[in-house]
Amino acid sequence: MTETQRTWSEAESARYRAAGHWQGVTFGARLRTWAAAHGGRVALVDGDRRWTYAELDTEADRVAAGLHGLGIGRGDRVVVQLPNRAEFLLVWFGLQRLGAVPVHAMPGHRRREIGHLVRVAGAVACVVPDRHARFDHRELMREVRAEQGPGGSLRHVVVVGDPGNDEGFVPFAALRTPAPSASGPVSGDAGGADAADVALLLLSGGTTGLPKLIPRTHDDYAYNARACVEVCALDARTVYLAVLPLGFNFTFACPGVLGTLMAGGTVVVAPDPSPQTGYALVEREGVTLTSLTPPLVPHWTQEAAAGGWDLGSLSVVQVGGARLPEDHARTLGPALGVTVQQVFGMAEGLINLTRLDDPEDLVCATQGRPVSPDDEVLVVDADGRPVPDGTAGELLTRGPYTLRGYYRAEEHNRTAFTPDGYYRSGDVVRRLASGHLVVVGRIKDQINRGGEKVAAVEVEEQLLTHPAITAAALVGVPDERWGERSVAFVVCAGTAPGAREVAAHLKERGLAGYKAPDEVVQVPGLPLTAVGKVDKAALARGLPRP
Ligand SMILES: O=C(O)c1cccc(O)c1O
Repeated sequence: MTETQRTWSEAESARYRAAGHWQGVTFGARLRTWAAAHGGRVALVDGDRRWTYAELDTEADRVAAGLHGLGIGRGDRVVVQLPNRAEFLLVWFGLQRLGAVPVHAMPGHRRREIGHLVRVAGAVACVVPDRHARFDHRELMREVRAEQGPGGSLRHVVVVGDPGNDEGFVPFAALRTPAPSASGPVSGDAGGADAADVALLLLSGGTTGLPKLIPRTHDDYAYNARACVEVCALDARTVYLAVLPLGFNFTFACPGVLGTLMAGGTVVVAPDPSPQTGYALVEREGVTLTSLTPPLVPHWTQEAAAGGWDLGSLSVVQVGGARLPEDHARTLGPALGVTVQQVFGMAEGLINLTRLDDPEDLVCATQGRPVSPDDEVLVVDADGRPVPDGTAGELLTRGPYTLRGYYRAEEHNRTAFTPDGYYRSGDVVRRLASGHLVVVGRIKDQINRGGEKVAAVEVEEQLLTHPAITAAALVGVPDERWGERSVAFVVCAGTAPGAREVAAHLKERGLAGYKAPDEVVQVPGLPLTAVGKVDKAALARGLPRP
């Protein structure tokens, strides 16, 4: 199969270099520079284990030497499915040192997703934990390996922890050769990779089907992180707590892990997303910044309000991944004594942040504005024509860190981009005169009820104003009469209100009658996807079939 990766034109590349956005430095070389600049500072904390920048650099060399011994080198794709432990970063930088390309799988992915990633990426190896969250990843890898067969690309499975008695699995501990020679087998700091090469493959957060692979170059991804570092004013005093999965772009580079390391700060990994675990780490490590998804916000707010924690070091909490209800935004800051920052981004590129000095109304009611002056944003109607500010339309974007084509997806690429290179995000937004965006919904997260379009988020926000409802998700399900009917899945402390009562409540709130859910189903909790978004597909699947 010969296929060329769609990318930026020569002229655009020259422009982004001239602007200083693209600096021509690989991640392997960056780690070397960081170690030289602040070698003795703590880069990474996982439980009782800590690595200085110098130690992280040495560790990357060791892991690289071990991976090189397996035959892994420049350009090879390696699926990394690791939980929030230091090994994620040791493996990541080991791969960067070889010019190899990590594929960011999520801890919750199973046979269907991992098999798909290995096939599409043509991955030569997978790196997995032994067990995580009561699941045996070695078992998963046996299934994936069997399914790929001898003709597949997969040659190695590296297991962090106990590889079990499968002779084919390589224990991570054995990869770490004790003392790689300085002149080692690996050429340069990045295995000969160029900064314009693909450095990693992220996954699309698409709401349907299997994830697409998003190629991110060293140049563009470093700029993604650096632009966020500037907006968030990170420096060497920054202590970032990684609560959400490390493989998630938000956690990794917005500014997250990479931004913190660029600034000379410290990354602390949280083994689980509970506020108890998080607050204990805030106290112990003096965490200054963290990021959450909206479903975590009420828990973190309640736990802080309950008192007993010293959160004095914490200064900014970012919330992104899905739309944050406005009243949750308003209560979070005071409860924790922090500045709230809304984050609306995409693994495909464009990142929007509210600014730390934005007035409260912008912070609470918008999802921020682009981080780069060279991010180009269009808001268009169904015919692709720009709409005036304040009017909802689809967000199209291109710029110095937004992809021009998914990896090995030529068919999809023909429709996912405009002829002049804008990525069609599928997100429906309103842009304010200030440039801030308000997310109204997803084109696909719309329920088309007999021609009347219902934006799920809009109804969900209103459902939350009902005193009995603490969480809600509106899902479209196939219906003979309407094409689609809407089902509200609600979480309530007591008994859920019926559909009639909900309709009356929404009417009272001023919503059009057709937006009232056709059905209300009480659930104990909303299921989440690997990155912490409400899993609407799972909810819809859970309904009894007609
Ligand atoms: O979904 C998001 O809002 C988001 C935010 C930051 C980074 C991402 O990749 C995202 O998908």
